[in-house]
Amino acid sequence: MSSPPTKVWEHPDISSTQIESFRKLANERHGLNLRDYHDLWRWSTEKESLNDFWLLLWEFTQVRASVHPTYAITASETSRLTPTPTWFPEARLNFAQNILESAYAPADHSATPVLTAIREGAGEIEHVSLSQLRRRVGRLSNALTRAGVRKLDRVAFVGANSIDTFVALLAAAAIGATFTCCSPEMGEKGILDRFLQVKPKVLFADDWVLYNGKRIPCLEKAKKVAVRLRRDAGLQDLIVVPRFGGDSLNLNRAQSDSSFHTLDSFTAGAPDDLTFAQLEFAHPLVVVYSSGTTGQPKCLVHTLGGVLLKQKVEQILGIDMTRSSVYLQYTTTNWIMYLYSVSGLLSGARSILYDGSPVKPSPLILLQILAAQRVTHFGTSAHYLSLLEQAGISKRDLPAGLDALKVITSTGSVLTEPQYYWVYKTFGPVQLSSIAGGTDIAGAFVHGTPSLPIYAGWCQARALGMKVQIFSDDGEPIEATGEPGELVCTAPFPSQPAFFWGDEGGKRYKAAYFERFPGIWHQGDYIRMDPATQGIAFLGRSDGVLNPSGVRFGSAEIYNTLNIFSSIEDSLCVGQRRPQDRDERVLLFVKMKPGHTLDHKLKKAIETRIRQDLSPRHVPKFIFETPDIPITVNGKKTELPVKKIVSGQSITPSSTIANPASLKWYEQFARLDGDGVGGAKVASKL
Ligand SMILES: CC(=O)CC(=O)SCCNC(=O)CCNC(=O)[C@H](O)C(C)(C)COP(=O)(O)OP(=O)(O)OC[C@H]1O[C@@H](n2cnc3c(N)ncnc32)[C@H](O)[C@@H]1OP(=O)(O)O
Repeated sequence: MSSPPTKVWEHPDISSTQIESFRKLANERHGLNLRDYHDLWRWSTEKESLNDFWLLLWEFTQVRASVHPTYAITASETSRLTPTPTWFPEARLNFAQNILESAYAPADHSATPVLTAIREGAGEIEHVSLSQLRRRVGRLSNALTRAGVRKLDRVAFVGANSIDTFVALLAAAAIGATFTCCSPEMGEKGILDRFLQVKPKVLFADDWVLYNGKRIPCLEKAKKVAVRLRRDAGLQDLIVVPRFGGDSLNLNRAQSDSSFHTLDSFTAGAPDDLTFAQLEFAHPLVVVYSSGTTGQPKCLVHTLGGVLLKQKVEQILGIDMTRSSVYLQYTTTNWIMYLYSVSGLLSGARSILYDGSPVKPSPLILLQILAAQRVTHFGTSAHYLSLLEQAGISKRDLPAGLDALKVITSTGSVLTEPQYYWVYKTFGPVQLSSIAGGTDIAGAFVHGTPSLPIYAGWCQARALGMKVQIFSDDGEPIEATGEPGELVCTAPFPSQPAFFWGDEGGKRYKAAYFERFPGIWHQGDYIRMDPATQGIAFLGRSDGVLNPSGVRFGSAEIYNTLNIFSSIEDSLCVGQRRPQDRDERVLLFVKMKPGHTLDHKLKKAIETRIRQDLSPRHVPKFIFETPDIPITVNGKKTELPVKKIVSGQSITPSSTIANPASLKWYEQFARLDGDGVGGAKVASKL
């Protein structure tokens, strides 16, 4: 990308946007002369003005609180990210109250829908008004209290992106319990690897899921998970949520156990009045999960204030969401984008919860929903946009009614330069913001803004309040040079995780982000900045984390699943994305014990095991037998050099690799085609 970036969009009237009002207010209030987004970004991230920025944001976005703060952070804490600084220590507030009693809420609480749930295929649509939502959250929060759930207890859910999951999150938040969830396609082991660590007091679970036109039963899995959690983690109740109405035969049978409820039996007789516990800013709102190349998934605890402010700044200032916006973020409950979907109401927008495949029964289905619901803000992924393009969708195929669309945000993986041209040719002038960040920060490091133009192939800007810099391998800031390097964050921000659940002494937290460059947040993304526009390009993960179709997970989960195969000595799982590939695919290499080979039967058994234990999305694209796995002199297997080699990059093996000769064998996989056939040696293995 050496030629100057091509401008593809700019806002027709920047003066009408909320970020402009905010910039003017900052100037007025603090006697400043911030002229544009870049000035505002600098002010929002410098240690002298961090406090002023976040405090003004609190006021501007009308945070609802019983005790409002007089400051955001003390001067002595503005220069460090670890241990996590204390933000807004005086404030007392509640996340659910900020959603259900938002200053931006529609005036008519009983008639205007604030939430809409749509099932795959658009067959079933349910609208909920604010009054209805309050009653449902009130009833469930009272039922939880009646069941003995208290502040800081964990409430877990294995469920789809539905109104019931949404209500459970808010009900837990209302009483100060901490919510955590997994999507129903996740396998029993994947769920247990997470929930056994956080020890929920109650577990909600959908009984069925509909995806790709298939109805898949989930009740048996939920019961097995509950039995194990009850035995080993103190689970009290299992509450089954019937997804297709009524009590199925299964539910009635299972109800003979008094700790087994349906949602109706659990809430029966509970009053629907609402009280909101007034909590500290740093109170744990949710636990989310991130897996790496070793160990169990990490349990990241996000605070109520951190999620609240991060979502507000992105939605209100980043993409100009207002009370008249309609927001659909395509997500499962496994991804951090689920928090975006929930948070749509914080800016007064109506949020649409879509549950199912976005491309079944037809690639146009989601676009038809956007048109019918007059969606203004659509959150999606580079992978989805690529599926539409591959399906040959063009402007003339679009359903009427898409003219309400103002913003498309894309995440998960890199939105390529040609994709920008395709989106503009197809959808016309929208703010197409490629955003990137993650589970780690409950939001984005790099975000959109109506204040700046969009250039094809470039994310618009570093997000307000996030002091993103680019470091060379030696830890020197190099963003001004245009050279690629590591994404780091050098100033504290409120949506840092408070801690990792069960991580006594914070060792895992520190190892996850603060060891590569001591004391500096290191994200594991390789990026570069265009010095002229300050746009950011993402070049891929700089660690071994996998990201097929924009769904990010760690190879450790695959390794843990393979433990049961006694004929396998070791394995290595890497992502492959060569310059010509639209998407990353996962390659699994297994080293067999002497006297064993990887045959078709074992391959199928591995695939089935991964599918059942983790999810269908975790199944590798290809599995190969390898003669050797590169390891470091400390005996740790090392993914990164293999990932680079199979992605077509040439590397100089580091001196820390004990068996560098093993790397040569992997070079043939850079020629692997779509059917798994590459060079002669690969073909002979199949
Ligand atoms: C700010 C940030 O930086 C935050 C982030 O990045 S958060 C991460 C964001 N990530 C994304 O948005 C991911 C984007 N990707 C997608 O949405 C999906 O890839 C896609 C829906 C567009 C297309 O999906 P796909 O990969 O082609 O296939 P998909 O439909 O998901 O299915 C894969 C398999 O999982 C199964 N599956 C998926 N969901 C399921 C469910 N709920 N129940 C049961 N099975 C399910 C499917 O049936 C399928 O199984 P088979 O292999 O047996 O057919």
